[in-house]
Amino acid sequence: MIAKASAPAKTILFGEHSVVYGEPAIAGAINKRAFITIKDSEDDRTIFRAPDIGFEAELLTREKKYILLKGKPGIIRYILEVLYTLHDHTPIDITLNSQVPIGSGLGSSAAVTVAMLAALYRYHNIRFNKKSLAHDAHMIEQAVQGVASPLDTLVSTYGGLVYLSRNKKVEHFNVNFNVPFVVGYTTKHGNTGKMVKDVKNLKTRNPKIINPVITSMGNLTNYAKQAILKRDFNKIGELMNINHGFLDVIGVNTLELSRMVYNAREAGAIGSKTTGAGGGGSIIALCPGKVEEVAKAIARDDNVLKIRFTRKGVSSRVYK
Ligand SMILES: Nc1ncnc2c1ncn2[C@@H]1O[C@H](COP(=O)(O)OP(=O)(O)O)[C@@H](O)[C@H]1O
Ligand SMILES: C[C@@](O)(CCOP(=O)(O)O)CC(=O)O
Ligand SMILES: [Mg+2]
Repeated sequence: MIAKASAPAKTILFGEHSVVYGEPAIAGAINKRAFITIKDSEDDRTIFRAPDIGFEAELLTREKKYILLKGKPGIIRYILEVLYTLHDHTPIDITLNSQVPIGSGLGSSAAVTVAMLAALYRYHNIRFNKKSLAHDAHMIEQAVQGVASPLDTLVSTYGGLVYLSRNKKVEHFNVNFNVPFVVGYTTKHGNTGKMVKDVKNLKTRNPKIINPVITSMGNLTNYAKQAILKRDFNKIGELMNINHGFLDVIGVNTLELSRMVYNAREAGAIGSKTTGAGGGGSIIALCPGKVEEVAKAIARDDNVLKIRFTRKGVSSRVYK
């Protein structure tokens, strides 16, 4: 039997990090996906392969351990956690193919987790729906990262543009968001678990300064929601720039992220900000009428990813 699933990556427009403290956030699924294939094993071993990142490991699912055969570890922890939680330990072959730059703030961890869960549910013929899948995927991210908001796994599951409110209500924007965005990314990676921990420590050391910043990030997100509904691009851009400033305040900005953010603005972007956990990774720039100019300016020093928002969330199939 072969079970296959795929899930989209995402970009956070507003509210990364503050969302971890219950503030609202807005994120959209993008047309870059992670694909998982699960097959019956041909020998007695469970093997995980990710050819795009040159990774291969034998998994000892009972012990939640692995024997590294190729590449550097990291993403494997999400796969192992899913198997440890759900799998009956029969030997299987797992392949990850991904269009998503890994560890770059575009939610590869959530896309991989959601696709892995969906494929495994299919493999075991377990019924699931998007609500239960998003919940389970969030639990996996939380177990691996220590702290995680439900945002990335929600977007990877449902697709589309999502607003997550202060009381964790999910709203799906019903607007045409075919808007000219450019994503820039560096080859220097952050690690979400570490970045979230660093922000928490900064907040604990300086509560009177950082707590109001986190609240302001939430307030800004609520203004952004209104601006998106009105398709007021200038306002969206202005709020993105403010959001970037707040991300700098909480310590997740880097030289490379700043370089991309300001290169984009100089080339005509009306808003640009770090997206995702920071510490390396990606920026997103809103640039109506200036896509080529902005892409060229970012590409001078860093990498450009052309993205579109997509309504397509998780998808899965089984072949007998
Ligand atoms: N080359 C790589 N091979 C395997 N795992 C990697 C590699 N680069 C990064 N990772 C891991 O992938 C995961 C990426 O998740 P995360 O830090 O949440 O970033 P994102 O979700 O934005 O891609 C981390 O666990 C990181 O250790
Ligand atoms: C920093 C955070 O808000 C987003 C992290 O996104 P990513 O893993 O960097 O793609 C953490 C979270 O929401 O769990
Ligand atoms: Mg992640």
